[in-house]
Amino acid sequence: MIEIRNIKKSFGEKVVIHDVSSKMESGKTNLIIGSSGSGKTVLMKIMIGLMDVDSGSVLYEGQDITKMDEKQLKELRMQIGMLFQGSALFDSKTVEANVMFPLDMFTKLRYKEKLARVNEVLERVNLKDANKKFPAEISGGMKKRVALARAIVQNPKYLFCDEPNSGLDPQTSLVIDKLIKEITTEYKITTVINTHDMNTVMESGDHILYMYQGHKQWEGSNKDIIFSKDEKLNSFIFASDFLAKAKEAMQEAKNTPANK
Ligand SMILES: Nc1ncnc2c1ncn2[C@@H]1O[C@H](COP(=O)(O)OP(=O)(O)OP(=O)(O)O)[C@@H](O)[C@H]1O
Repeated sequence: MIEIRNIKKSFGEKVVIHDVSSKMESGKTNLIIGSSGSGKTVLMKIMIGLMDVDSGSVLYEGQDITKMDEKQLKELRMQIGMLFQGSALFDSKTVEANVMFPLDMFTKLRYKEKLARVNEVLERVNLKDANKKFPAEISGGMKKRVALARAIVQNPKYLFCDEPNSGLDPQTSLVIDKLIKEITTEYKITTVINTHDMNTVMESGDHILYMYQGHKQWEGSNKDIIFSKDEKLNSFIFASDFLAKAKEAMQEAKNTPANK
């Protein structure tokens, strides 16, 4: 579990995170949502230890990352997988070499052991026959799956995903969402996803933290969203008239005597 407690962060005079606290449990997909500039990326960078806080703490199983020295941070980072926007694969390396990269960098495993682990994770993301392909030869959805395989190749306890669906069509996005959710449950990973994607919110939001202008505005699950009365959340999620009406219809259906 990762717990953030009373996080505050400013840039100069501007406060961008106001006293935010939350708990992100293992085996759950924890989403950070909010409009552009609401503080999602800053919060995620603080959680990974890439940005300092002004005050507050970030506890990984009770251990405060804001108080860790370089050695402790390095050890913790070995347990963190990251999936970046745009996949961030090395164009000059094959799929296999991309996925093996963290093992080359951070372990002393023999080549045979590394290859076995690479094949295991490639199979897990349904990419069995892509080892020798280069990123330019595969689709955007496949690149995301390679990046996901690379993010989990070291068996991380924590997985951070920054806009995992950016640039993907809705159907491919759902495949990626489903895969991340399955892997999270299967390996009991604490997964934190920064997203704008409403499909992800509805499909994968075990726990959702909605940020509004640097404040924690709302917190709950995807199921709670349908019945939330928070106006800011509603106008963010159900931004179009169509979705707002769909929400009203769902609430009415729930309230009819037959469904109560
Ligand atoms: N290094 C920085 N220096 C100064 N201001 C910053 C810095 N990084 C972020 N900010 C400010 O902090 C606020 C929150 O930014 P953040 O990037 O967290 O937003 P976001 O919710 O991730 O937005 P988006 O969805 O567009 O990525 C913004 O007002 C941004 O301008």
